[in-house]
Amino acid sequence: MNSGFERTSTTSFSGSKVQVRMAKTVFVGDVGVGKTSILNRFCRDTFDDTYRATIGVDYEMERFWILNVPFNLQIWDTAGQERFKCIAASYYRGSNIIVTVFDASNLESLSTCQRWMDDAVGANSVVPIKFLVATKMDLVPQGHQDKIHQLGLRMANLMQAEYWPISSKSGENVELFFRRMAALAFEIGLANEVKEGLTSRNAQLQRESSIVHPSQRDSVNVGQRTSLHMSRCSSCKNL
Ligand SMILES: Nc1nc2c(ncn2[C@@H]2O[C@H](COP(=O)(O)OP(=O)(O)OP(=O)(O)O)[C@@H](O)[C@H]2O)c(=O)[nH]1
Repeated sequence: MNSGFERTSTTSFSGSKVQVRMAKTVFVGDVGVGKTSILNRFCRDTFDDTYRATIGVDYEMERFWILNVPFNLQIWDTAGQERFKCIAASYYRGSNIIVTVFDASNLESLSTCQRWMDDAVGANSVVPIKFLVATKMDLVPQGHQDKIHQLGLRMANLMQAEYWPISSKSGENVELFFRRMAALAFEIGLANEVKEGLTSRNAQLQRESSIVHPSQRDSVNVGQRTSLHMSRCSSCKNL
């Protein structure tokens, strides 16, 4: 079972080495919608008006501290250009979070979001956490922003995703959005870890309960109710 967390890197924490939990995030969406700019704003606090197409995929790693626990977001920025689709799609597997981005000043890019999301989700055996991001909000006139939110929310509902309007140029909501991603991934991953722990503990108890002392064999099968106490081997102490 997949807890949702990988633990590949270590960090020094209060003088001792601890393994750092990590979630994989993939950004998808049409060409030029602003995926790379979101990462540039968050990771480097920069913004560039010049468009440079992503070739295949780019990668960033960001460290968060949640309740004093280190947590890494591994972030994959994929190319929107059709010719890179195959390369980009090979990075969808094993995602904890999928972020589908559209350009709020070009609603054509909203119409393709469902397809981007479906493709990325389809590559995963466990459904990832889903976000729909409307970026370039600074280009949308004030009087038109409510309309964008309505359309964005409707699409997000269809996708069962969380909707976030942001601007990489002004920085609006960018930091909050990343904190939300990290917090949600951390919370869900931790809940899965607890569930996994309980499942393996139950399996262990079941295995232990199937160790039957010969003298107790007759007394163990009472219909469907197999008592842990009865079936425990008497030579196994402190279980
Ligand atoms: N005004 C404004 N322009 C933006 C914003 N975000 C991105 N842009 C511009 O939009 C263009 C495309 O941005 P990118 O971040 O490169 O788009 P992308 O989705 O990574 O593009 P691909 O790599 O081709 O998939 C660039 O010229 C950016 O400067 C924004 O929030 N506001």
